[in-house]
Amino acid sequence: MGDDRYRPLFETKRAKGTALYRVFAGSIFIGICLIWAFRVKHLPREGEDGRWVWIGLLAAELWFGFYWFLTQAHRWNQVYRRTFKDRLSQRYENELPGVDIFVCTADPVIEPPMMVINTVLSVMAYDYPPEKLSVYLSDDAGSHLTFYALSEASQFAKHWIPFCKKFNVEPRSPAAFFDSISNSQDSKQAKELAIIKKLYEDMKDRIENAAKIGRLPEEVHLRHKGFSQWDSYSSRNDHNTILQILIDGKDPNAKDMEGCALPTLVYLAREKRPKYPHNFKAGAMNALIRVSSEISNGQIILNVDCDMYANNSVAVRDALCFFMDEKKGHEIAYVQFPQNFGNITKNELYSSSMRVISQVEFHGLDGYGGPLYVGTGCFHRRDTLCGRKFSRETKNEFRIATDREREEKAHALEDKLKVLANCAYEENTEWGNEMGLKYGCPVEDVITGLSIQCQGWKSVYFNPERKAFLGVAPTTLAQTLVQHKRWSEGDFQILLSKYSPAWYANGKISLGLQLGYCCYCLWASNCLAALYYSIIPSLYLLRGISLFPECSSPWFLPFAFVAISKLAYSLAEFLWSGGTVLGWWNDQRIWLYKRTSSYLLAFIDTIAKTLGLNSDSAFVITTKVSDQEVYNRYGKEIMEFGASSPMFTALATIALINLVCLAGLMKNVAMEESIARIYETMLLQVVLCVMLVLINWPLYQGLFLRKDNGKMPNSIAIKSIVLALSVCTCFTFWT
Ligand SMILES: O=c1ccn([C@@H]2O[C@H](COP(=O)(O)OP(=O)(O)O[C@H]3O[C@H](CO)[C@@H](O)[C@H](O)[C@H]3O)[C@@H](O)[C@H]2O)c(=O)[nH]1
Ligand SMILES: [Mn+2]
Repeated sequence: MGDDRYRPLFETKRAKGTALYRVFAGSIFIGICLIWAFRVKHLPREGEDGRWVWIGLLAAELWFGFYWFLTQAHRWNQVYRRTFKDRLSQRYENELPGVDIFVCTADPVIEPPMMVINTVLSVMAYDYPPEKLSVYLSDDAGSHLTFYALSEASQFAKHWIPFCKKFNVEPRSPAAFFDSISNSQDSKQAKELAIIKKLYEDMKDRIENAAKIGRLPEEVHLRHKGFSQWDSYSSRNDHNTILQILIDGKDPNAKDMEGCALPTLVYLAREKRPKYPHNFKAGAMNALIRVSSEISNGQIILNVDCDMYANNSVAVRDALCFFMDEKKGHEIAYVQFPQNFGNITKNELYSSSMRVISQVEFHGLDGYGGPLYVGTGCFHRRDTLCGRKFSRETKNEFRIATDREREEKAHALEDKLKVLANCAYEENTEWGNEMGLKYGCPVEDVITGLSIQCQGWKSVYFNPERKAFLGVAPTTLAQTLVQHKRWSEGDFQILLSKYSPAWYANGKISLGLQLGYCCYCLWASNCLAALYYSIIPSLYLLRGISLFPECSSPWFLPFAFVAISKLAYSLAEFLWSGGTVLGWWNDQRIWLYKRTSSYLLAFIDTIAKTLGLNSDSAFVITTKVSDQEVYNRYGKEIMEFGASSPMFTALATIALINLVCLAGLMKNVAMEESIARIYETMLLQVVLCVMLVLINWPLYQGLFLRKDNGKMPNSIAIKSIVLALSVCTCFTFWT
């Protein structure tokens, strides 16, 4: 084989049509400059009416233009990747490295144990030598129910894994698989399918029953000594480390029903004490890194959230094609797969598929050195995650994961390793700082990925045809907004932190990637311009004052051109990414809602925190279940407002201001003004206001027309009506 020509394990291709896109972007840029020129040229002189509002518009337009420029980093230079798994098998099948898979869960109520074990089973069944695969579940709730479910899963795995391999099952999450085949049954496997399905249903009944009565069956304590570790447990925030190796892959007796080896399976609930900060998911991951280093020490680590089941059984091999490539593999620190979701409705009411991010933007980042680490569906080199710097000299060596490296029996090991997951272990160490995932940021993933890239490493974005992971997206508006608040707040904190992509990263990563990071880190600061633009021009309609060029003026053209071509392009991009027209319209609405609520609060909180007025931000975990009624509305794509949130007050107030302004304008038209004059002088302003009213249609329904429990709570309705009316009245009469 030595004289073979080098055949890479992966290939990278530039996107087609880049040149065309660049011309198009150039024309928009000219349009933006003309808009700026219009504002500057027509700025009212000092003492003249409307000077301040004009300056505000100029500032907003400068911001929009600047931000648009940043978004070009995601589109300028896109690349696509392809792997050659057959070559990987030919060359390395017997030398594959160990892979440790970390699954994180934190609450048995909003992350039900059945969902968690489906994720665990899906990764245990990867198409990969089981003796080289180890799966670790971190349970931040320290729930004996989750442990019980996992112990059940360890038994079920003995049937499930051989079944998957025999019939080449996809996906390998039992729940998702059984759902997918309900209509099309293959007779050949029908009998075995019935058996395995029965086993699964029985297991599910046992687990759900235990969850319902809040108690485990008596006999489990006899079956597994692990349960005794809960004897000293007082609460989820106050307990010893609980560590249990449920399947020890090195034990010759750990075999599935066909007599094949099983992957190692470990349960870990790190110690929790009220006086120690636990650092949320980052803390959990670091405990896993340490504990796993003594059990399996896989060179590659895959991290998934507990709702993100593996949907593509060859994803591990895909990732290895990047790491093991002889020429380029040595510089790759992590391979990020897109975050996809299994519960997206056709027109994605909450825009939660994030399809433009995964189909467009991350390919753009990949062209400049690699995507962000987004916390799930990501393969890392263990040593990079622990802080190793990149060096050209280090050889890209993969230890063959041989068994029998470790002499000790699992049970002796457990007691010894618990200390690694104790609170005090990290005191006076670099964990959370130079080592492992970083602490103190609500998006531990992004900041960790950035610091890895700043150490000279590249990352890779791989987006295969068959989605590699499918998770659970938020199913209510409130959850969506809260999640985006956490993200935008975390990203904004990164910008202001010592790891800022704007300065720290300077010279360490490419300029394109710096801009790409800034684009996300500035999400929160978008709120100001968006608020201004969605309120002020409409209010000026009430006074009959025009803030945009007249129809007949040549300055009208750049405004119309930029607005129309940006909207048309975003529609095209959305459709091209697999969305629908209505989905795009919904996406525009969420664009506005995020900016005027999540980002606004994130912006305020971050500034307050920087000034020392606010303490650290918590990690609000996204709920993965909802009650039937809410779920039905989600299925029908009816927006859910049935929660009391200050964010809703902000949204409703803005929506109502625009409604009042439009009504006021119509009144004026009816009473005195000629339509022709309004058309001539205020067309752009009217169009903006009408668009805002149209996009807010579901909100008005929630305020005034709906009767179900998902409508806007009365208290919020009253508050926002009073607010909106006072704003409009004050504005009309105050001079
Ligand atoms: O104290 C905690 C809090 C959360 N988690 C786990 O972290 C994961 C992500 O939490 P989720 O509530 O689902 O947040 P998302 O917004 O969906 O998560 C995205 O954003 C997070 C950063 O904000 C990343 O950590 C995630 O990987 C990424 O998927 C889940 O598995 C949780 O169980 C913990 O283990 N411990
Ligand atoms: Mn999630």
